[in-house]
Amino acid sequence: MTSNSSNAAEVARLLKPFTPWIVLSAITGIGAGGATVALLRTINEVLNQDGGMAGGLLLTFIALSLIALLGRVASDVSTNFVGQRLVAQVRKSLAQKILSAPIDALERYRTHRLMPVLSQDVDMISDAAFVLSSTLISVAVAMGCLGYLAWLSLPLFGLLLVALVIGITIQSLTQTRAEAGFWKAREQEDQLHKAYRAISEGAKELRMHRERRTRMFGDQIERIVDRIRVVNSRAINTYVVAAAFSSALFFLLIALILGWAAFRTTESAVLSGFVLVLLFLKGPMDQIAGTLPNVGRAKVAFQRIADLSARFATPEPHLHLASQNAAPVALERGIVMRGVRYAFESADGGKPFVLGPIDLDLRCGETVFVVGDNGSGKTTLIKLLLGLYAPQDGEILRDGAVVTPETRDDYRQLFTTVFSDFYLFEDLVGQGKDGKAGATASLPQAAQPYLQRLEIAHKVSVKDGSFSTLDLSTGQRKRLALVHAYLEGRPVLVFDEWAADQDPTFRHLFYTELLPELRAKGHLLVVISHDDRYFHLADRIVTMRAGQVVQDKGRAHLESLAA
Ligand SMILES: Nc1ncnc2c1ncn2[C@@H]1O[C@H](COP(=O)(O)OP(=O)(O)OP(=O)(O)O)[C@@H](O)[C@H]1O
Repeated sequence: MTSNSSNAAEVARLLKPFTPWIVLSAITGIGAGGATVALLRTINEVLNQDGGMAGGLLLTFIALSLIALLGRVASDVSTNFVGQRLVAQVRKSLAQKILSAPIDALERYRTHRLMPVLSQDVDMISDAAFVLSSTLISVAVAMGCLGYLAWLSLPLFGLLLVALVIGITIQSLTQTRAEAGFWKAREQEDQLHKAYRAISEGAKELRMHRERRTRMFGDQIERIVDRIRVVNSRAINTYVVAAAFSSALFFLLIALILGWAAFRTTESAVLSGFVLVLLFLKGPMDQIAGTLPNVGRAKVAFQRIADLSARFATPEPHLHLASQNAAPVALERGIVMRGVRYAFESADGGKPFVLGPIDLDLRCGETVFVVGDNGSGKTTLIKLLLGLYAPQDGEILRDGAVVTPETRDDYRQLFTTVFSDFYLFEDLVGQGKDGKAGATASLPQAAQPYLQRLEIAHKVSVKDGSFSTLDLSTGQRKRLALVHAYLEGRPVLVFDEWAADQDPTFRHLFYTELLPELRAKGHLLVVISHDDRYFHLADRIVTMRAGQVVQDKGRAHLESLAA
């Protein structure tokens, strides 16, 4: 959790670019507040003189009404301008942080915690931004009213001050208590999101298992939802009681002021002015009190956003988010891993998995199978090879040049990967002639032969730079991912158990035709596989065990084995 002072610093940093608008909003808001107070003063004057309102007083009244109206509109518009831009900036900055956060940091921050921050917390800030302008005007009006009352009578203002101190103390105690409740509720909401993911992604499994389904609803969703309901209700009720008490305090104060007049001679203009302004003041005060729950929630939301920002505060350097002319992606000789080591952070004090040190020399035009038991470190090795994890020791060399944090993103552009838990994007992004990434017009024609070759042309086509459908079987979706790989035409292709979901015929086609064709085109192929029937087709087999390369068999040896 981040501290209040660092939150304030973060808010100040976010607001800095909008200083002129904030100043405009403050000046016009104060103008509107001042004009409203002057209107009240005029009304009080008219009430305490004979002849009603006419001539100059009427003109003054109309002028003040116009100032109050225009000031309010200008202040509202500029505060909304700032509020909405602020929310947009928070949204963009969070997306940028996630896009440029190191992959291992993202893997540690679980999705069920990430999504509520991106949606719910940002929405909460947006809601608060909506009511911000009217609240600020209410504050300006209230301050003006208080100034006018102090000018009318200092002793009566003293009485009002005592009531105000009592009211503010009650409200701030309420605020602290309610905020603690909102924190608890927000923590529960992360758990709720996790449960929602489980019931959507595990829908089939839950349908098949009555006891698990009942437990999922009763022990998880129902329990969490009820806890959130109770905590939120308690927090809101605290506000309701505080608001009712403050409202009663107003009338008590009016009674005290009228009572004061019974003992001390008080001018009737002062007395009516006080009562008139106090009754008017109740509106803005109620409005301010009404936004306090929003403020409390927005504070919690902001702290969650600041916490997420802090976790991803160290982006990968030189990670380009703007489209640019990329250098041609080429690999002349190959990639070398030299003494590469990577250890996961230990969870719950357990022994963490350590990969390496690994020495591996991968050459262009080679087909390398990476094999080994489950959990032996094959995927972790691939993530290091791809530059997704930075080696904690050792180095990776591209054509003899060490891959540094500055060159790592360029290095990654050498690869096309189909992970075992791959994400299939609908749109196709090709390389334009200038090397610039973008949806190119020639993609539908380019994709067609591959779709036919992979026997999915009857299901999918390319329209407007996107696949027409992703409603396919798991094996077909993986074939579609392979179309991406073909179209990208990058020098190194990495497949993490690609063939696992394919039927035997297609699996055979993949190992005996598709891979050799890609190899013949000069691609370096790195294939994680458990299909030992096809191991003889590799140039090399790298065997992993407990995070170490325990064997690196070359093609000559494999051919002698096959013979
Ligand atoms: N994000 C992570 N945090 C902590 N430990 C991890 C993480 N990812 C993987 N591991 C651990 O690293 C070890 C190696 O995992 P890896 O996925 O590399 O194995 P694998 O050889 O690809 O296995 P499989 O054949 O089952 O896909 C496992 O013991 C796993 O628990």
